[in-house]
Amino acid sequence: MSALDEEQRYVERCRAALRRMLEAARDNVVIGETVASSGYSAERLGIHLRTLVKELGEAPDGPPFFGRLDFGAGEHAGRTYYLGRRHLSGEHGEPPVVIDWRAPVSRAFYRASARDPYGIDNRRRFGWSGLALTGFEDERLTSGQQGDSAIVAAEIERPRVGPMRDIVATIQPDQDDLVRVDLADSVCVQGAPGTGKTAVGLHRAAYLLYTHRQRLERSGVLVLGPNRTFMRYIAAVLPALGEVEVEQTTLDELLGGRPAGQGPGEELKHDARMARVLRRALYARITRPGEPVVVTDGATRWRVQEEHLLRIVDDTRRADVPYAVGRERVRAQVMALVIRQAELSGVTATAAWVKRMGRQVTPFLDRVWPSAKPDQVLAELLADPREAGEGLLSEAECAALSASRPRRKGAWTAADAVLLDELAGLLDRPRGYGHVIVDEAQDLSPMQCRAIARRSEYGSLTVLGDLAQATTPWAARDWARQLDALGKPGAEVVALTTGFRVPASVVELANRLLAALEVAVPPTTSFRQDGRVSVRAGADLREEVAAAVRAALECEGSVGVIASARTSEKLSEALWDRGVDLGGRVSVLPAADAKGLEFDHVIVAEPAEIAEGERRGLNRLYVALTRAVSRLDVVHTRPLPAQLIA
Ligand SMILES: Nc1ncnc2c1ncn2[C@@H]1O[C@H](COP(=O)(O)OP(=O)(O)OP(=O)(O)O)[C@@H](O)[C@H]1O
Repeated sequence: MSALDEEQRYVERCRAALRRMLEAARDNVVIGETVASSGYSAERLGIHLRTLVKELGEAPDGPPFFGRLDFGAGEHAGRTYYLGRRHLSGEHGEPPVVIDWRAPVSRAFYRASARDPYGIDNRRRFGWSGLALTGFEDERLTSGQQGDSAIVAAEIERPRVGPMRDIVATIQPDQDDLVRVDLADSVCVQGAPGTGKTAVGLHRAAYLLYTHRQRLERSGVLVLGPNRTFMRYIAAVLPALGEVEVEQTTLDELLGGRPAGQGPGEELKHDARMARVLRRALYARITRPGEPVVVTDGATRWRVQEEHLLRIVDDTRRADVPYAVGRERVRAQVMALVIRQAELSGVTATAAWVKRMGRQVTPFLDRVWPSAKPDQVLAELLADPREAGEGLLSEAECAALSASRPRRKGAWTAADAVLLDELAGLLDRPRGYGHVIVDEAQDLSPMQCRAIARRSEYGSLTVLGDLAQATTPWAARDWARQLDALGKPGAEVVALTTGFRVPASVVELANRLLAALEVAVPPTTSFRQDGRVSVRAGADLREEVAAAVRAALECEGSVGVIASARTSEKLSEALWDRGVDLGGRVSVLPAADAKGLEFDHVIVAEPAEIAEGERRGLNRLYVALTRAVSRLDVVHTRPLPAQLIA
C-alpha cells in the first residue's frame, strides 16, 4: 500500500471517530438528567452537551487534518500526531486520532525549522481537493531538510470566493506567536494591508477559548470590527473553528446601532475633552446640603446635622465610585449616623427597620445627589454646554454641540451613543469581557477607545490595525496614545511585515502613497509575486469600468469595483444596465465600505475622486488599492493624484 493510500485510510478512521463522538454526545444529551448529581448540574450539563452536539453537528465536513508530526526526540519521541481543526477522540481510551491545532504540542508544527526542529523527524503537510486527500509534502527537519512548501503557497495564492476562511493549516511562525500570547497580556499588532491581522485576531480568539474555556465562557470574548459588511465577511471563521459563542459586532452596533450624524458637533463629540465635560455635567447635579436630615419613627426623631451631611457628600465625591453607587453610599452613611443615635436610645436596628427608615432619606438624596439617566443628562448638556464646557470648549465649540442636538427626543446619532455610553459608565460599571479583539483600531476616537476600555478593564485586549489605513477624522497617529486611551498603556506593539494578500506589484503602487500619509510604519515584503497591475485612462468612466469588469470575469475569483460613494452608485446602475450580475462574483462598493475586505480582482475607479472625497482621502485610496489579491486595474478619466505617480 502506498503512503498516500495509508493516509487515505487514516481519513476513514477520522470520519468514524467523528461519527462516534456525535453519537455519544447525542446519547449523553438524552441521559444527561440521570447522570447529574443535582437539578442545577443537570441543567449545566444539559447545556454543555447540547452545545457539543450542536458544534459537532455544525462542524463543516471539511478535511479532518492538515498536518502530521513524527517526533524522533524530546518528550514526544517515537510518537506520531495528526493535527486538525478539532480534536477527534480515539476509541476505548486510545490516544486521540486528531489533535486540536491549539493544543500545546501543535505549536511545534508552526514553529519548527531545520535550525530548531523541536524534536520533529518529519513534518507532513497535506493537500486536499474538497474532501479528497490528494497528496502531501514532507520535511525531514532533524536531517536539516526544510523547503518552500508548494501546499502553503497554493493555499495563500488560491482565488478568493465567498467569506473569509480560517488559516489554521498555514499559520506562519510570527503569526503563531501572536495567536498564543498569554490571556493576561494585551498586545497590539501593527500590520500593513494583508499581513493577516484579522486572521491572527480571530485565531487568537479561538486559541484563548480553547486554553481558558471555563473562564472565558463565563466572562465572554468580544470581537469588534469596523462595519457590517466586514462583520459578514469574517463571521464564518470562528464557527468553522468550532467556536460559536463569540460575540462579533461593530462598536456602533454594540452601542445601539444609531445612524451617523454630520457636522462639526459630531466630530467634537469624539474628542477626549468630552469625557471631562460629561463628568462635569453629571456631577453638577450634586448640590450642597442646606438643612439637616430628620428621620422619624412614631414619636421619636433623629437628626443628622448639615456639617455631617456635607462631609459625607464630599467624601463620597472624592471616593471615585460610580455616580449611582455614590448616591446609595450617601444614603448608607446618613443611615449609619441615624442607627448610632437610635441604638443609643435602645432601638434594635434590624435590616427591615433600616430599610424603612432609609426611605426617609430619599427626598434629601433627590435634592442633593439626584438620580440621573444618561439621555436626560446628555439632552440637558447639549441644550446648553457652556457651563460644563467652561475652560474646556471654546464658544464656537459649545455652539456646534448645541446645534448638533437631536431634532426629536431620542433621535440620537452614533456619536451621541458614545457619549451616552460614557455617561452610563459614569453612573455604573458596564459588563466587562474577559478578552476583547479590536480590529481596525487605528480608526477609533478617544471616546470610542474609552467605551472599549470600560469593557476590558479587568480583561485583556488584542488591538489590530494599521496607521497607514487610518481614515476617520479622529484616527490615531501613533499606537502609544491609542493604547493609553484603550486603558492598556503597557501593551507590546508587534509588527507583521509579510503581506499574504497584496502581490508585490500592487504593493509597489500603493506604497507610493505612504510618504504622503505621514505615519511611521515598517516596510513590508509581499509573499506573492504573481500579481498584475494595469492603469487605464479613458474618456467615459462607465464604459471603461464595464470593459474592465468584463475582462476581469474571464478569470476565476471575486471582482470588486471601488469608487467614491457617488460614483459607485452610478457605476452600479451602469453595470446593471449592461447586464452584469451584481451580487454574484462582482461587487460595486464605495471606498468607505472597503476596509478589511479583499477581492481577487480590484478595479479602482477614478482615484482622484476618492482622494479628494475626505480629509484623509489618500489613506482611503491606499485602503482601496490594497484590497487586491491577484489583479488591480486603476481606471481614470481625470488625472491621477500626483502622489500616485512615481
Ligand atoms: N498564514 C497565512 N496563510 C494563508 N493565508 C493567509 C495567512 N495569513 C493571512 N492570510 C490571508 O491573507 C489575507 C489577508 O489577511 P487579513 O485580512 O487577516 O489581513 P489584514 O492584515 O487584516 O489586512 P487589512 O489590513 O488589509 O485589512 C486573507 O485572505 C488571509 O486569509
